[in-house]
Amino acid sequence: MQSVCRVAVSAANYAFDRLYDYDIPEELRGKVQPGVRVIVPFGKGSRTCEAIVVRMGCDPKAEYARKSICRVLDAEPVMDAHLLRLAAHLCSTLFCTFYDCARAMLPAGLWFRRVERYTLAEEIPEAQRAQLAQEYPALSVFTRRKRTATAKEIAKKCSELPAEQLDALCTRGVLTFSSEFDRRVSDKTVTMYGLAMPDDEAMRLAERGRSPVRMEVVSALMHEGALSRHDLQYLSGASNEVLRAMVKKGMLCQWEEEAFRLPEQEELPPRQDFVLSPQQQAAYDGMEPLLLSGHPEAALLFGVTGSGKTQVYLRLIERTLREGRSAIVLVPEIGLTPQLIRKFMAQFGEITAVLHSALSVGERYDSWKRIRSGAARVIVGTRSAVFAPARNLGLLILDEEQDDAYKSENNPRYHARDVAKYRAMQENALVVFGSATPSIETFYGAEIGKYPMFLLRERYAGTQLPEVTIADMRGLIRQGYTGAVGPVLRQAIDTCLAQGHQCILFLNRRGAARQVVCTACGWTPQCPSCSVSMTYHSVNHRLVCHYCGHTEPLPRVCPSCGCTHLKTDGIGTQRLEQELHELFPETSVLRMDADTTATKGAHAKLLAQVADGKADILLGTQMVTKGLDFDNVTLVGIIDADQALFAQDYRARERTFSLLTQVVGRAGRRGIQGHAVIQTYSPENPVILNAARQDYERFYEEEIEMRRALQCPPAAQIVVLTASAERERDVLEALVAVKARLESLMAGQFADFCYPVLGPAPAAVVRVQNRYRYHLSIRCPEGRRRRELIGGVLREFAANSKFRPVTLYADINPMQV
Ligand SMILES: Nc1ncnc2c1ncn2[C@@H]1O[C@H](COP(=O)(O)OP(=O)(O)OP(=O)(O)O)[C@@H](O)[C@H]1O
Ligand SMILES: [Zn+2]
Repeated sequence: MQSVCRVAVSAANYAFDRLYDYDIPEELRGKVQPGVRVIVPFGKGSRTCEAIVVRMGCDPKAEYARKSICRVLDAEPVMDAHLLRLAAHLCSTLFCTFYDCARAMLPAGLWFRRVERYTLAEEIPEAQRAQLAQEYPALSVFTRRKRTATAKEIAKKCSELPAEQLDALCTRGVLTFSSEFDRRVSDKTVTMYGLAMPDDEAMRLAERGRSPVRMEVVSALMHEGALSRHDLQYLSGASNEVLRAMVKKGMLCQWEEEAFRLPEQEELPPRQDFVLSPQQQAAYDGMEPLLLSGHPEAALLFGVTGSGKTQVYLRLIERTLREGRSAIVLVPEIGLTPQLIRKFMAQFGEITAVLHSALSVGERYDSWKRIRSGAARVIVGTRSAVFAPARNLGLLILDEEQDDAYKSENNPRYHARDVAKYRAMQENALVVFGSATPSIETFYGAEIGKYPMFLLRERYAGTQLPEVTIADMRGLIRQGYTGAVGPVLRQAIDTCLAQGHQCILFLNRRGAARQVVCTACGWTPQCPSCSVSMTYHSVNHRLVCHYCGHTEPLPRVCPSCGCTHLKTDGIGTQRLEQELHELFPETSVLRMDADTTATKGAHAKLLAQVADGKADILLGTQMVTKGLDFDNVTLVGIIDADQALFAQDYRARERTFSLLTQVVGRAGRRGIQGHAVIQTYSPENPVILNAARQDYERFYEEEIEMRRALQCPPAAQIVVLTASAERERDVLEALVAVKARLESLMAGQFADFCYPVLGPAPAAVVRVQNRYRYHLSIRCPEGRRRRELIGGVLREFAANSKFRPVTLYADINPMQV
């Protein structure tokens, strides 16, 4: 039996991340195998930390004295050989640690957390503690009643962990130290608040204290009865301290509530037998041999909106199951596609597992275990479900494969599309990219013959694509139109409603109004910690920063000039809702945005109301653009198509085209001819024109030219190195040093891999949460040399104490440059 193994250690930072060899003590020999997690001593002080066994055996060249594994955490592996290899591949291509990948791949419920506790010795009386606290300020954390504190609490109170003091106190016997591993149980409950006294009494108390924030808290709770901490803070702007003080004063009571109930056992629609249309059948027939080939395969299913891509997926999955293999279906956002999920659940029943972030940690952990055991073989989920431990994986499907949600913006910064391709390659599976508007990268791949493309050119059952009208909004203000709904759209809504049909209106913003401007001096409110202006929300009359969540009340007068005419500029969903009520007083309007769907299940409820015909107009943000499939919706209105078009990055056109095509595609999906109105201030813009024609191929031709000219993906790959720190100067100095280092390496050792380094340039929003962000960018191809060069420079950086205040990371082809 093997007596040594190689592990990846959780405590290793990027500079020291590699496999380390450990001895396996006699009594643990049967239990240690690749993929199980263990506890090992690590680093100078040999503090214990978690690690994962990557392989058995050792590196014969290793020159350090091996330490021994302390404990084994798992009875069976949490990662199989495929997933271990995937993690190793990701950490080398994405420039992160092995553990960063492992954390992304495994469910949160699996993580153990080490809790270090210090306890005041029994025999130390209070007087002595107080006296010692003068010499050892760390002791002030303890009191007569509080005799135990975690290292985290102490670090928080003392602004950093006073390790020397604590060690000395332990040596003197004043404190005792203990360390144990707890199974993490976060996320399961939310803190709820209610008034602990009669309404009027609470209000009187708050008024007496002359505290506007407390009055806001009381009035919010008077309206709502009880609120979660998140909602209460959103409505009142109260900080944690305020709430705590109010609880202490007896004004509020606080309790914990289950954050999410078990997934609702709603009744599923009965399983439907369906026959594929000839074009669906042709697409299926093309892909079936790929599925059965036993080799890695990839295919693009390019089908117009409403062409019935879902039915093709269902058939492919059935076939996969018959082969005894499993399938993973990825969707951009579960919340947005409840209809799609129901179809899968109805078709495959209890062998379906759903994985997404709105499930509680426990629920996700349970799903994960069902998948690992092989009980669940159809996995539907969002981005991270691409890591599901599916048994004998045969098929991976990415629906709406162009969606930005498939790219992770946090470490590890992976793209689900690349991970899916890698898994397909390792496990001899088929990966299908489905979309009505494929990403330029994927379509390019099909064009150059990397993978076959299957077309669904027509909607199911011969339904026509909607007719699209472009409504030119220029000059309307001069004619006296001030609202968001122009005359063309208004006329179309009138007609649609008169015929008893429903319509969907799309507005790419949330909040009642976008921006506040002082009409006298031009002042706009800025977030105190980010370099962006704040947005006004009319439900709570507050300004909100959409980057960090900071909120404050809308001032009555302009803080800069004192004038009282603050204009709330622009249109948001709430303002539009009001306008619709005024224009169409008899009509029922439903609004769907981040605010009306904040509570669990709200989204599905709103959609059910539309399906039941209880709403005539559904108005909303992004959320109404995807996946919706309603019989009676014949009109789609796009309030402001230009919104995303002029963003400063190379994907803005693609995003706009895809968004417009998707929204337009919600109209007229059942026999009745649909209609769409696109309101725009740039009616001649080619992106808008192509979207109106729903001509993806023409859009693609123009866009790929542009990408070639700009040297952007897929014509070139972009590596972006982003640095951030509290002081702007630190960031710039660090990047200048990194740039110089890259350039000198490319002049010497990497002369074969020499590309221009651009920057430092400010990020789109320079300051977020008080940190400045700048980046360097390099257009260079993927490969071993790139991994060596970038990885090496990042490693040097992480090891250099001079740059400690600066964080630096690499992102490959980020969604926004
Ligand atoms: N073979 C079939 N038999 C019966 N109904 C079908 C069939 N194919 C498609 N449909 C119906 O046609 C409608 C559109 O199909 P689906 O939602 O799968 O389209 P889609 O290609 O995913 O569209 P989008 O990209 O717009 O979401 C659905 O209501 C679906 O039930
Ligand atoms: Zn902010």
